[in-house]
Amino acid sequence: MTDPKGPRDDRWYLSLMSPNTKGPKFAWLDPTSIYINAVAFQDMLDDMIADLAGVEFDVVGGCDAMGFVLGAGLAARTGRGFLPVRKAGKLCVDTDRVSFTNYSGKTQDMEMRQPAFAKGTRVLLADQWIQTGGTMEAAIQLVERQGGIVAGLVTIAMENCEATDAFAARFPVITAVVPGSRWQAECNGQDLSSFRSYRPERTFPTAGRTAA
Ligand SMILES: O=P(O)(O)OC[C@H]1O[C@H](OP(=O)(O)OP(=O)(O)O)[C@H](O)[C@@H]1O
Repeated sequence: MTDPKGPRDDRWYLSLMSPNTKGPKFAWLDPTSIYINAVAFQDMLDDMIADLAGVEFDVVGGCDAMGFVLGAGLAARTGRGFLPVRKAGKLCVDTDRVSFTNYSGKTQDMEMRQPAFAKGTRVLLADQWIQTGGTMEAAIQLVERQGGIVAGLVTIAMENCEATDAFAARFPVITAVVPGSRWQAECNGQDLSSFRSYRPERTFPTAGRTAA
């Protein structure tokens, strides 16, 4: 049967993302335009859920802060609970803590409540994008230190580097960006050609599906 949304590999919503207008102290990517727009967000979740076929998981873990949006969306759509992996100092319950360094070069701590699950629980980890892998590595360690099994990683874009290649070798990795696509090459170069044609009206909540 033909999918009414068209081919799963068109990933049209990636073209909604806004360029960084604030300079190198900020992240290069901002996927929030996808979250704002109903059609984009639902289409992206549909693609990710289709690609998750065969991945068994009991709960979705999401990285503070924006990984909560994707992680909670996936949890709600797949009927699972959601486990927040938080930047340190926020949780008022017993926690475990891991230090990490992200793309900004800043070292900080990530925390997860303890205990969060029984040993052997399969945790699907979500974050909005993975650049150096520092943030996701901290989340993986927190899950594994409690005896959890990382069932897979889900993210909009994962840049290719040694650390992320190692993730792909260890876990199923589901990305909105199709590996090997021109979107992947553009993410690796931290510059999307669609930035040049960015139009905020396309991202507004009720704007319809438009081609890349
Ligand atoms: O692979 P890495 O180099 O670790 O970078 C990726 C992480 O950085 C961004 O979050 P950020 O820490 O900027 O916080 P936010 O989610 O609150 O925007 C992004 O959402 C990932 O969590």
